[in-house]
Amino acid sequence: MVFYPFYTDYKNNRFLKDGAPFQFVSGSIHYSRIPRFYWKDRLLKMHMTGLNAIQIYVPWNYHETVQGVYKFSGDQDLEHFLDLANQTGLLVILRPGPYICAEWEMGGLPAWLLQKPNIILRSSDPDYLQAVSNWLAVLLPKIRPWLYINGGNIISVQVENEYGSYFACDYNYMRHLRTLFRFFLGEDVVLFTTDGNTDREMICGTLEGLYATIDFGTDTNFTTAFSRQRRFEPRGPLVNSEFYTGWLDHWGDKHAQVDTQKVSKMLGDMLSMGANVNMYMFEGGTNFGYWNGADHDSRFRSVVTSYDYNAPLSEAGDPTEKLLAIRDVIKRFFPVPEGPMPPATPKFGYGFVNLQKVGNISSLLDKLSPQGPIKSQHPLTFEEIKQYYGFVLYRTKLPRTLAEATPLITPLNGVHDRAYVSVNGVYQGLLERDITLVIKVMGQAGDQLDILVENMGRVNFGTKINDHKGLLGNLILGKDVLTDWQIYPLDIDGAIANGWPHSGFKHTFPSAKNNSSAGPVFYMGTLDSPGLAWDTFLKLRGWTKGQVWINGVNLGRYWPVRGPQQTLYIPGPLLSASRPNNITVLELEKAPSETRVLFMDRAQLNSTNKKS
Ligand SMILES: CCCC/N=C1\SC[C@@H]2[C@H](O)[C@H](O)[C@@H](O)CN12
Repeated sequence: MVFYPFYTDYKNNRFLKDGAPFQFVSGSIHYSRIPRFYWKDRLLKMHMTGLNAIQIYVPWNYHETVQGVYKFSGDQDLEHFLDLANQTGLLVILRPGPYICAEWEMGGLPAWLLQKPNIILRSSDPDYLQAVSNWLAVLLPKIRPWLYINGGNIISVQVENEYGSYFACDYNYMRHLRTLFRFFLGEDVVLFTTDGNTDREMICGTLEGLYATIDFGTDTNFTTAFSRQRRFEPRGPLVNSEFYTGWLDHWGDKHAQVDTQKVSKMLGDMLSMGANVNMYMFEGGTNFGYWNGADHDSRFRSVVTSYDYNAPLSEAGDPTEKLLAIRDVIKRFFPVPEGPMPPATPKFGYGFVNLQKVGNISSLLDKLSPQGPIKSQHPLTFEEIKQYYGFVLYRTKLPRTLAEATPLITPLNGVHDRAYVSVNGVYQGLLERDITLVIKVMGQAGDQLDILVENMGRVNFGTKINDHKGLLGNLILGKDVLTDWQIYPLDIDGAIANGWPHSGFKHTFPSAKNNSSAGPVFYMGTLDSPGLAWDTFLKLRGWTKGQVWINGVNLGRYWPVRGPQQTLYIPGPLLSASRPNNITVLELEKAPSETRVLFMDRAQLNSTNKKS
């Protein structure tokens, strides 16, 4: 009898690995949400929990942020991550998409796809399929040597992601993907799909030749769910590809928590019936930079910076009670490695650091937009000017004197996502997608109208993933359509990575009349460590909303007035134990009178109280 290294034994409803029955107990971990230096730490804790596999996504936009420019080194070094997993005795369930959802920016799809007007994402749209084929022709050959059947540790590969939940239900698209995956990975690797627990999802998301699996959490009757899987796979192993151990947070939500007892009880029940289970998430990590996604059901809701997910390993990689309970369950079915669970990494509260004003964006354009503005009669989107993330400044002149407060309107809800409005550097207020479509401004004819637009993360699920950013249409001021725009792409991250504002720049804060603490203003400071570089958590009590960089690394967004997240996680190795640590804050709305921040030794992720 020929033993394939890893395959689906339909006769006995199980997987076989090296000829022996195999049941996976796996956990999701996202390497794109954990700095490289902590990958081994997290993987070792997952191994010590008794997991025999991990499940990972490959975010296309993380590796091809700019079309045709591929990144597979440093924090993008996928093969190094696979190797560390292999060294740690962990098999891998790979989910390369090309769409991945994951509360990740545009579900992992690169924003440059939107430069094709009216492209139909996740379909057999020729422009989309061409881009997908080009990407997979780069990625999948890198994956092939890592397949278990070729001596590596990847036991199975998912095609697309919950495709059945998408409106298109385009079988030709899924057939195209199946052809590409088979062409590059061979005929013997186990390919599968994952869909939600409804008939429509399983009908539109599954395809012959791809093993159909299902996902559900503790609020679902697992017998019912697995019987639905059986209707699509009458033979073969039972698989829950995403057993939700927790859930995600949007800004303004109450912090999501899933009961440990429910998780461990249902895990035990599923394992005892021989099902294969992957826990989503096991280690969530952080949406550093601008990588968070968003949802758009009744309205646009951006996902917070922390992807703690109330998971068994915390955002900072600390083992939780939930992990210990899960390990106790796993012990009933599998051998769990002997020895202690690796401890939480040390945390330190460095205390308060005072910050000083650097300047508002309109006074710093020489640094932040050195190539100068793009001139256009009407506003252009982020994608049209080929800037995909972060912030763009839109500038024009008031066409007439506004002796009284006059409405500034986005008639088609065209601000994506937040616009901070100033006249001659004086902050007037903000327009917010789906929430605030008009504000009032005043000024003289010819005054400078500055509108800073923030991309809060592209929608990652549902019909609105074609999520263009910027000013998507004209703005109307009183009875005038505003025209003659100067549009400044802002490379804030590039300027900060090159040392601004800490090294060598003279800070010229504009005249006193602009010395308001309202509106988009940069602040800077330095943290002097007492000789250690330990994990810490940054709390911006009294600040409103903005972005933080430390030693040139973009830590993500803060928004304490919305919550529930109140602190930003700072991995210790980003800090220097001996040199000053450069802090840069972009406060978008209003800073406190005392402009200081606090480095704490613990996270605060569950407080929507503005005073917290
Ligand atoms: C009711 C909406 C279901 C959308 N699916 C979700 S929300 C959290 C998780 C992650 O996004 C994951 O990437 C999805 O596959 C499944 N899922």
